[in-house]
Amino acid sequence: LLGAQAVPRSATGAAAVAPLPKGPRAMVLGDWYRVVNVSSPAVSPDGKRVAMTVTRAVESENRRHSEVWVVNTAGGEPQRWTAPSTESSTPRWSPDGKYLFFASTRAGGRGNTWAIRLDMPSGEAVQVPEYPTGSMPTDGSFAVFTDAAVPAPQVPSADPFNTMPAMARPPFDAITRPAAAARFDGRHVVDMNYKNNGTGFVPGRRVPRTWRPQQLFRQSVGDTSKKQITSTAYSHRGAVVSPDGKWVAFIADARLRSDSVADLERDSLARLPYDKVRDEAERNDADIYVIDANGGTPRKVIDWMGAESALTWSPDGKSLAFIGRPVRTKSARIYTVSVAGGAPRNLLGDWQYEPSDMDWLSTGAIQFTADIGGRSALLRADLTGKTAPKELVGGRRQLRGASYDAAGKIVAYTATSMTKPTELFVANADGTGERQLTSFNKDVNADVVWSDADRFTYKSVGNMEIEGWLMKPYGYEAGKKYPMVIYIHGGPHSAYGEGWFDEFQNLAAQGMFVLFTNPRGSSGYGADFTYSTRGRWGMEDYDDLMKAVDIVAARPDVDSTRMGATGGSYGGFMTTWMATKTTRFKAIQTDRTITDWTYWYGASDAQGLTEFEFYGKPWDNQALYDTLSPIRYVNKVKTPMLIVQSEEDHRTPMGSAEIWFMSLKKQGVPVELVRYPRSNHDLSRTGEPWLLVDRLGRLRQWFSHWLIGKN
Ligand SMILES: CSCC[C@H](NC=O)C(=O)N[C@@H](C)C(=O)N[C@@H](CO)C(=O)O
Repeated sequence: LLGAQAVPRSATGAAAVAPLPKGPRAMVLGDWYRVVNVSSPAVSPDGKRVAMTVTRAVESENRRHSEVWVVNTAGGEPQRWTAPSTESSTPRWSPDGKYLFFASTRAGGRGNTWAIRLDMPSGEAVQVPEYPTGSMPTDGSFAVFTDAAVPAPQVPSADPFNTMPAMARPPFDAITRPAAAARFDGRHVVDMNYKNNGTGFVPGRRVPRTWRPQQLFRQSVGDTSKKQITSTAYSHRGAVVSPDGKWVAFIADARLRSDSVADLERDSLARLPYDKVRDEAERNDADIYVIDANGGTPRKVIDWMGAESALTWSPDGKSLAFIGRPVRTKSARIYTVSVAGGAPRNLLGDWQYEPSDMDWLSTGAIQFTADIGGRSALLRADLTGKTAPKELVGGRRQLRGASYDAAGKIVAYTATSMTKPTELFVANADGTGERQLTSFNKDVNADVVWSDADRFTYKSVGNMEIEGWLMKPYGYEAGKKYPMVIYIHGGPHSAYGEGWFDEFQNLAAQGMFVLFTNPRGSSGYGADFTYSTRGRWGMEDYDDLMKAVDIVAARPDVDSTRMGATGGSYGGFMTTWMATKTTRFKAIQTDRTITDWTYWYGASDAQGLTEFEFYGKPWDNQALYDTLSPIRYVNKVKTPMLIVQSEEDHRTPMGSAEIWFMSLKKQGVPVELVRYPRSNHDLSRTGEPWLLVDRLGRLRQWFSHWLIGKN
C-alpha cells in the first residue's frame, strides 16, 4: 500500500509512534488514532448478547482494523470474538442460535461469510455452506435469496488481449486496437461509466451486452443444494419470506418487463433533452408482488406510483410494510398494505421527517430510526397513521443501526453526541431502561477535553428556519475574543449534527470557535427543505450560511476580523463561491472542490446530481451551469486559500482544484494546493490514516497562521 521509502520506519519495520501527554488537555493530532468506532450492532435472538463491529486505527501500520466483539445485554466487559490478525465485521446471529456469522476476507474459504460456532465453540472461524444466507421464516428452516441464474459471459481464454492490464484491453464495441498488446498499458474507454469514486477505473465490457436477471432461490438449513424458484427476464429485488414460510414478497418492474427492455428504455430517455413535463412526471418503475415460496405465478399486491424499498412482513403474515417515496422531491413514508391488496396506509401522514430504516417487531409494533434535523431518534409508528410517531429514544445525539431480539423486547443501537465518540447502548424496545454497554473510548475521553457546541436556530430568507451549532474553543474564557471558522457540509443533501466529529474537534482544539449549520438543501428536515435549492445553488443556501456568520460575528466573544471558512465537495463549491462574493473571511480552505460545473459534469462519476439539480445536462441549461460556476468570478477572489484534493477523486476530480490554484497564483492571491496520493473523494473519512491526519494538521496550520498568527 505504501512505498517503504516514503515513510519513516523503525528498525522493526513499523513506523514509530510518539507517546501522547496525559490529559485533561486539548486534542492533539495523535488522538485521532485512539478513537474507536462501534457499528453494526446485532442482538442475539434470545436477547442476551449483542455483537458489533469495532474499528480502530493501527497507527504504526497506517491502516484501520475491524473485529467482531460481543457483550452481554446484562452488562460486563465486552469480548473480542474474532482474530486480531484478520478483518471481520457486520455480525449477525443465526435464528437457531447456533452460529454468529460475520463478513471476513480471510484466506482459505469461498466467499466472505464466516461463522463462529456457538453450540460447540472451537476458537476457529468456519464456513457453513449448509447454512444459507437470506430471508428466513420464523422457524428458521430455510432461506430465500436472489442471485443470477446464468453465469457471466466469459472472454475466450485464447483472446490475444488477455495478457494486457484490464483497462488497456480493447472493449467489445471498440473500433481501435493496440498496435501490439505488449506495448500499450493505457486506458481504452468506450462506455460512460468507466470510473467510479470508490473502485477507481472500471475496465470496459469485452463481451456483448447481456442481462442476468436476479432470480429467487431457496436453500434449506442443513442442505447445500439451492433450488431456483423463478426463471424470468425481470429481476426480483428485496425478497422477504413470510413468517409461515409459505410466500415470498419482492419488488420488481411495475409491468414485469424484462431487465433489458427497462434498461434500454432508461438509456434512451436519458439521452433526450430535459423536458419539464416528462422529467418531472410521477413514475411507477416498481411494484410489490408475492409468489408461492415454491414458485409459480406472482401476484401484484399493489400498483403504487413511486419507489418502494425495505419490504417487511407483519408478524401475522397478513400485511406488508414498505418505505415508499412517491417522487424524488417528496418525503419517504412508511406504508402498510394488506397482502390481499387494497390501498396502502401512510403511517407517517405529513410528519416532517423521513424514516431511515424500519422493523416490524414480533410484538406488532413498527419501529424505525429517523434524522430529526441534526439529531436522530428511535421512533414507533402509529399503525392507524392517525397520529405522529412516538419518539422512544432521542435527545441531543445520533442513534444508528437499531437491532432487536426475536421477541421484540430489547433494542441495541450505537449512539454518539457532540463530546462522545460512538458507543453501544441497549434499552427495552419501548425505549425505557437504557444502558451504555461499551466504553471503548474511555481512555481518550479521559485525556482529551472534547469541545461542546451550543445549538441554535434562526430565521433566514423566506422565513425558513435553519439549525446551527457553535462549538466553543478549547480553553474558552469568558471576556476573551476568539477567531471563528465556519464548516460547510457536502452533498448538498447531507447534514451536520449532534455527533462527535474529528474535524470540528481538530479546529476547536486550536482555540477557534467552529460554526456549522444545515442550510436549505440539507437532508434531515424533509424533502421540501432538501430540494428547495434546486436550480438555485449558491443563492438562498449562501444567505443561510452568511446569516449564521452574521449572528455569530455579533457575539462579544467572537473576533469578526478573524473568521475563516472551510468545506468539502458541495461545501468545496460553496467555499470557492464565498471567496468570489465576500472578503469577510481572512482565510478559506476548500476541500474536494468544484469550481466549474461543466467541467465537473464531464469529469465526475455522478452526473445524475446536476442533471436533476440543474434541470438537465450542460447543453440543456448552459446558462445555469455557467452562472453557478465560481470560476466565472475568480477575478474577484482576494482571500488566501488552501486547496486540498485527492489524486483519485472521481467524484470531484482534480481539474477544479488545478484551475482554481492557477487562477489565484496568476492573480497573486496566497494559495497552496495539497494533492493526496492513493486517495479518493473520501480521504477525510476513510482515507489512509496518516494522510487523513496530515490533512487535519494542514487545516490546523492554515487557520492558525491566518487567524491566530501562529503555526
Ligand atoms: C446522483 S449523484 C449523488 C452525488 C452525491 N450527492 C449527495 O447528496 C455527491 O457525491 N455529491 C457530492 C458533490 C458531495 O457534495 N458529496 C458530499 C456528500 O457525500 C461530500 O461530503 O463529499
